[in-house]
Amino acid sequence: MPSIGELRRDFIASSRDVAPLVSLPVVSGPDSLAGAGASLFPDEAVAPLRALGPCTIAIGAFDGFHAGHRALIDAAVRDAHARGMASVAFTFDPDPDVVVSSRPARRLTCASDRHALLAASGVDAVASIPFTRDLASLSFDAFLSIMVCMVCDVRSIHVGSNFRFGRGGTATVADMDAWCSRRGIDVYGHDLVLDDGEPVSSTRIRTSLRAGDLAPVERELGRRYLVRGRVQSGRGEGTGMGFPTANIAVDGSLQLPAEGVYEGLALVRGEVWPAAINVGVPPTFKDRARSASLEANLIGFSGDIYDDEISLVFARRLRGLVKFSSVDELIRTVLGNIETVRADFGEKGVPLV
Ligand SMILES: Cc1cc2nc3c(=O)[nH]c(=O)nc-3n(C[C@H](O)[C@H](O)[C@H](O)COP(=O)(O)O)c2cc1C
Ligand SMILES: Nc1ncnc2c1ncn2[C@@H]1O[C@H](COP(=O)(O)OP(=O)(O)OP(=O)(O)O)[C@@H](O)[C@H]1O
Repeated sequence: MPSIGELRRDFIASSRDVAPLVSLPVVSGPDSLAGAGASLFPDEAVAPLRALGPCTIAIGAFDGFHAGHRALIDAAVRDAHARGMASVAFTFDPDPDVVVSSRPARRLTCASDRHALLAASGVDAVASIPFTRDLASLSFDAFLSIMVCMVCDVRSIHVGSNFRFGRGGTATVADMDAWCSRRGIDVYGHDLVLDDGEPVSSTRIRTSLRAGDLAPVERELGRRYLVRGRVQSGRGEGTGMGFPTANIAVDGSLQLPAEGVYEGLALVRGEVWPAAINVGVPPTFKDRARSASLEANLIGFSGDIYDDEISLVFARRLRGLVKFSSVDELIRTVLGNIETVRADFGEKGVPLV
């Protein structure tokens, strides 16, 4: 098991020393989207991107910013350097899946983490394109003309070979290439990065998380999985049992790992603490409605953190959730789990940086 010092690198931190995020405003109405020409977005909104001059772009939802996404961005940055141009990551907000799907998947990263990861990836700017039903309903050529003509001066485009776009998600990289080559824009549809013989994808990482299988998640993300939330009050019984827990409310759109008990770290108030984490409503207690479905015992920590923001990094799954036949048995088992975490990570907090 790596040390607490090594693991703290897995907390995604925003830094000032990275590429700027340029969020474009929503433009509604398919007609105005399809027909507005180069003036679709107000000048002041696109000015920071236009100021970059000719550029190379990579396009995607980038949920999780996994190894495939990273390889794609690296290729775009290398291409930009070779051309003496700037590179820009084009991403969408909200994630297109949230707009087009009747049952959107849970997200691996909140928007601000996704932006922070892209901004630190080596590109010169991150463009956030508002994704609406109107944008989704555009023909592929109308969609492409927005991407390449109305945001910045695009000279080459990098996507994965599986990239689909335009109304119904039916246009392919070959369609993109045909449209772009007539305009002197190069298109690169990259082979997908594989793990264990299968393409790395946000969908696959979600499936591993739901199975509590952290090893492929860590390999495919290139970091350990992180969830952010806010500390809220619970039933207040943990303290009496010898292990106070921070009950954590998370945005319902985020993917949690499978129910179970995990070893990990918690970041709160700028310090990183060893943590024994429980995912799932405790089956031992009847008043489940009042129980949190995510809670963590921060080892060595004391203090009031109600309402504070907290982030958890998941390092290892220790066991599944158990419906204990006695509270004593529950206490013995949970204290044993806490001891395991203490043995691996100690009982002291360390500053994040
Ligand atoms: C590391 C850890 C493991 C846990 N494992 C279980 C478990 O297997 N079964 C269960 O019913 N509750 C489990 N719990 C939840 C406890 O029952 C819960 O923390 C306690 O009831 C206090 O809840 P409260 O914070 O809502 O007062 C676990 C909690 C922690 C911190
Ligand atoms: N394994 C991969 N290797 C290289 N590029 C990839 C890989 N997976 C996705 N891409 C590309 O990265 C960009 C962003 O991908 P996107 O987030 O849309 O899809 P994804 O990771 O496959 O997620 P999902 O599973 O939700 O489809 C797209 O251009 C996509 O084709």
